[in-house]
Formats: sequence, C-alpha cells, structure tokens
Amino acid sequence: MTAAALATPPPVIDVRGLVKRFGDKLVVNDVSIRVAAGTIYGFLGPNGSGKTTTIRLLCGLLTPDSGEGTCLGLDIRTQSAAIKRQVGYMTQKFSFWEDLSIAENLDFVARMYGLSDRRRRVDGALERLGLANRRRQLAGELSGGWKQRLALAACILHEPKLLLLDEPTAGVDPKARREFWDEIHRLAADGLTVLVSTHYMDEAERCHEIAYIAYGTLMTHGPVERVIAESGLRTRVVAGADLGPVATALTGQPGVEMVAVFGSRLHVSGMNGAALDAALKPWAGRTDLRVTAADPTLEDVFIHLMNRSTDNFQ
Ligand SMILES: Nc1ncnc2c1ncn2[C@@H]1O[C@H](COP(=O)(O)OP(=O)(O)OP(=O)(O)O)[C@@H](O)[C@H]1O
Repeated sequence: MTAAALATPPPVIDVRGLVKRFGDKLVVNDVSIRVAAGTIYGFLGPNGSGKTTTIRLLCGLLTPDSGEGTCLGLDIRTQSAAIKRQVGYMTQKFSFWEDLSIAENLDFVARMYGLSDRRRRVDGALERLGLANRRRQLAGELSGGWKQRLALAACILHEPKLLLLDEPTAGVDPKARREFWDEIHRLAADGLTVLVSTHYMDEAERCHEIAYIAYGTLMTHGPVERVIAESGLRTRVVAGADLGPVATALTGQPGVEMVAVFGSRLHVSGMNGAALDAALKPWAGRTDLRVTAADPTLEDVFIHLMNRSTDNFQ
C-alpha cells in the first residue's frame, strides 16, 4: 500500500448509480455519492424529492432497484444487516414515554435493543449530549430542543459510526437548533459521519458538504461555497425603500430569473450578468436606490435549481 493510500481513509459511503422506484414512480434517479468519515453531509430539496429515500438507500435500509456500493466498507445490497447495526437513525417522528425520566427512557431504549452494559451506555449518552443534570426530568416536560437532544441520545446509545437525521429540528426554535447543531459538530469531531436532511438554509450552511436533490435527481453536491460558485448564478442586490414596485417591474424581464425582497434589499438573479445589468439599468441611476453585485446566497441557488428541475412526478 502506498503512503498516499494510507493517508486517505476509504469513504464511509461510496455508491454509484442508485435507482429506486415505488410502483411506476421514479423516486431516486441514478445517484452517485461519496462521503468521507467525520463529514456532516446535508440533503436538501423540495418536499417529496427523494431525500429520505436516498439516505435510506445509502446505508442499506432500502435496497436499490439498480446501482451498487458500500457503506462503512460493507455492501449495501448484501450486508445491510451488518450496516444497520452501526447506524443510528433519528426519524421525523420519534416518541418517548412522557411519564418516564430522560434516563429511564434511554434505559428503556437500551433494553429494547438488547444492549449490554446499559448503565455505562446511558451515562455516556447523557454526558455526551449535556443531559446528565437533567437525567431525572420527565420526558413529557421537556421543551422541543431538549426532546430533540433526547432523541439524539437514544440514537447513539449503541455507539454507531453513522448517524442519519431526518429533518431533526423541524419546528424547533433557532437557539435550540443552533445548540443541537453544536452537538452534531461535536459528534462529527469524534469521528461520527452524519447524513442529515433539512429544509433550513442555516443548517445547510453548517454542513461540511451538501447535496441538492430535486425530484429524484442529484442536481449538485459539494461544499457550500463550491455549490454556490459552480451554480453559475449571478446576483445583484438593490438596496433602498419601497422595493415592491421595483420587484414588480423587474419580474419577467429578459435575463431576470428570480426577484425576491428581503426587507430593504432586493435580490435579482439570473445566469447572465450583462443581461441582469441591462434589466437593472433604469434603476441604477436612482439616488434613492443602490445597486451592487453580490454572491448569490445558498437559497438563491436552490430556488434556481428547483426552477430548472423537471418534475418527474407529474
Ligand atoms: N415506501 C414507499 N412507498 C411508496 N412511495 C413512497 C415510499 N416512500 C416514499 N415514497 C414516495 O417517494 C417520494 C419521495 O419520498 P421521500 O420521503 O424520499 O422524499 P423527501 O425528499 O424526503 O420528502 P420530505 O422533504 O417531504 O420529507 C414521495 O413521493 C413519497 O410519497
């Protein structure tokens, strides 16, 4: 083995050409992905676009109709049972015994999965997720953010190598979301690989890499900055008051693909910078407005990709 091969550990996930249909509906269309160990990998895309299905295929929880690959060095088609033992899965709908404490809930989960050494595992999970001093609190009394953390603790009891988080913070307030993500980063720093689906842009920006899936097709993937740069999208920002009429006038102009008001700023995007500048010319000389070139945001890029994707389901 060469020194270079030793330096680069094999990817945790390495799959090619995954296809999945439900009936005659093509839900995952030729998806290939590699994920390195310790990566937080985010999956974004419109509702029903196949994010959850893709994540489940990647770790053998579902068998693809075609395609192949490995997860944790094991074959996703033939070794799914062995993969599952090393995966922690936090689904959108997790539930607890509301009248049991945090520690009792975790102990219950550990018993249910027949885990040995329950005390050590429960204490370890409580410690790792900052729940130790709440161990006697009833699960039913927890706020949304702490419930989320308890769900995460339950997922890591069996000390998995890979975590699947399906929209883990839906409906949780921004502060709790941020803290939850701090925890995810700590787990990743310990070597856990995390696949997470989300609709939140701030969460996407906290992933090491992201994949945008629209109607089963992987439209783009990579680190956030690269996804933005490779989109080819150009954006101009118009700053000023009373931007409604400006937005209306710009909508549908040649070269203008998207117009969106954010408070006192208007984002105008398209693929051709010169065409954007031509459309903005009537406004560029106004003293009450300021037009500047800016990098598109991740949200601009996603909406652009969504507009471009064809809806295979229609
Ligand atoms: N077991 C199944 N049987 C039949 N259809 C399914 C099954 N699982 C998912 N689907 C369909 O496949 C499509 C993709 O679903 P999936 O849950 O992967 O999308 P998603 O991107 O995760 O959606 P959301 O953002 O709404 O969670 C949807 O149209 C869904 O109804």
